[in-house]
Amino acid sequence: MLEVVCGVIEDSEGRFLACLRPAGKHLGGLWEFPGGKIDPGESPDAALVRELKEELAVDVEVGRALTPVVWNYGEITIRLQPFICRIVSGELRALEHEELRWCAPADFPRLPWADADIPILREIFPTG
Ligand SMILES: Nc1nc2c([nH]c(=O)n2[C@H]2C[C@H](O)[C@@H](COP(=O)(O)OP(=O)(O)OP(=O)(O)O)O2)c(=O)[nH]1
Repeated sequence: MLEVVCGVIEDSEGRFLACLRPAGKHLGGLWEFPGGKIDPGESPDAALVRELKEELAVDVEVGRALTPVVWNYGEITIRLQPFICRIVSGELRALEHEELRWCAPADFPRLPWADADIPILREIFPTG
């Protein structure tokens, strides 16, 4: 089982950050919450802070944990641990994604998401 952490980042206008995985990577061309694999011995919070700095060039404060999702993609099974978080410093840059997009809740279902993220979307936007 691959342990993965991701950040649900909200801005001051109530929009959330969606990130497009680049073509060529696993699940390329699908949208995700930014994050990545937890290193051995690393806490989920520390992994999230590290990954968001590497991928987006920002420092975040990690907040509330959402419900973890276990998803079997056939070739791999992941356990995805989502956390609400907030940018505390830095200017957003797409260092590893094809595109970054701030979305209103209504825009989320229109994007093609990685399958493991669908339960997370349902949890944060229950009516969507
Ligand atoms: N980061 C992230 N990965 C996700 C999400 N949903 C989902 O199915 N995944 C999958 C895609 C990958 O198979 C795995 C995480 O891999 P990753 O490529 O983001 O991890 P990483 O940055 O540490 O990887 P790498 O490029 O260093 O190899 O989890 C999500 O919302 N965020």
